[in-house]
Amino acid sequence: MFFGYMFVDVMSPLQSLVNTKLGWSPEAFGYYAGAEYMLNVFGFLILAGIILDKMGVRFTGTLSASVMFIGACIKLYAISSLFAGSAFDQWLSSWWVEMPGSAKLAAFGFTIFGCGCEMAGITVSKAIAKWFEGKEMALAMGVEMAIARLGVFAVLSLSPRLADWMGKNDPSVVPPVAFCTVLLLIGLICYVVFTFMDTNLDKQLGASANGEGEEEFKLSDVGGLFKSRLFWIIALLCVLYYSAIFPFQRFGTNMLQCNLHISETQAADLLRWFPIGALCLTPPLGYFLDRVGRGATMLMIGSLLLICCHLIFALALPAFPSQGLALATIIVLGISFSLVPAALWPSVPKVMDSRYLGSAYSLIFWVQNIGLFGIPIIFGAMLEASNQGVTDPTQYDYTNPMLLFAGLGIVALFFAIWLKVLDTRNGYGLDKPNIKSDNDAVRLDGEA
Ligand SMILES: C[C@H](NC(=O)[C@@H](N)CCCCN)C(=O)O
Repeated sequence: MFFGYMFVDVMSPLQSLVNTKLGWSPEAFGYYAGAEYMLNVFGFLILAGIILDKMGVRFTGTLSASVMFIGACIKLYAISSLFAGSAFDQWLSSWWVEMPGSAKLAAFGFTIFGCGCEMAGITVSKAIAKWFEGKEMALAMGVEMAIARLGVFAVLSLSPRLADWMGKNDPSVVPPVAFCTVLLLIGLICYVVFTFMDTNLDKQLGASANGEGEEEFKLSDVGGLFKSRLFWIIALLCVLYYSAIFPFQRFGTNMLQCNLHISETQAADLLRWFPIGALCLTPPLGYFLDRVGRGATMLMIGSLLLICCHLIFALALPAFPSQGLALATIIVLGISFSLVPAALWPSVPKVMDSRYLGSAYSLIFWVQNIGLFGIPIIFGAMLEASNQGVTDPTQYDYTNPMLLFAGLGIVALFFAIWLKVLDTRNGYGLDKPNIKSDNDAVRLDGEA
């Protein structure tokens, strides 16, 4: 997940370089950013849930790491000089001309990568929920997310510097993407080694080699989940919250650059404190949740902080372009980004029967992916519409698109409050600690 999250955001701090070097407009960048989730939205994630439940963690992990690597190679080729000017490039550039050939092919590669990355995400979530059931599950999920955030921090730090590899006068998008592609190959090799070690351990313990696929995915479970009000509240909270987080990560560098009139590297250096805040706080919050609880309350506070931060970015930062204000807001956003994920993902096994868990995670990811796919496109289009005639990518006005993020936060807060009210009324146990032998939480199959 560390290398995967690095690859996801490798181009995020390079938006203006991509604009000048590859000719991608903000709208094209938005389409590219949303492409990560496209096939997932059109059903791949549901298939991934089936594969996970049928084939188990070892197979699905190896498959997802391979798919991520293949997608990365396609994207690397798309932005390289091998592709630029080729007959394939000319053909791809000849239709839907707003989207250059390199952007189309990179978006295709990112789509393939996104299938692998989300498949890896549900594999990891299910494995942790199973391995740590009744134990330090929130802490384990918190540590996993912290490692992923460390990847984002690392890439925001490295990417602009790697882009200057050949000298500041001739920056290029290729070195950072090539570097992260190699890391994905290393990740794939590591996972293959893990599967051999895990199989050997099973043999030593005398466990059945196929013992991991015992929780069969049933299509009827999907129907059951879709009919559940609780599922929809969690899924909608998830999609609204994350749609104001991950797309922000992608556009944030340029937003800071435009508002603060600083270089791309300086802006990325500011933004990298966002995942660092989440990195430091998510594991302790998971520890707190395991022992004390308050998950539903954390979801509400996290959503409220999100709204405040995006309102500051939209309205206060353009009026008071201070790096101190930007940094403080980024750190508070990092706190929000710890509270919500730390509470959200461990809440799922609390309210959904373990028989549904693989499908529940894949369906929540699926609903979430619809937002992660659509919002960057809408954001890019709003940015373009708000900046008609602006040709310098460091001079964009980000007010309206940032208000979109704040609006998403307001609706997310509504769902967080609703969840808290239902939890208080029906006793799902969301505010209770995870470590508990006789959890009296009401699960979905007990929901009226
Ligand atoms: C655990 C959670 N992951 C997700 O929500 C993923 N579906 C989306 C990851 C986006 C990067 N590909 C998280 O990271 O908090």
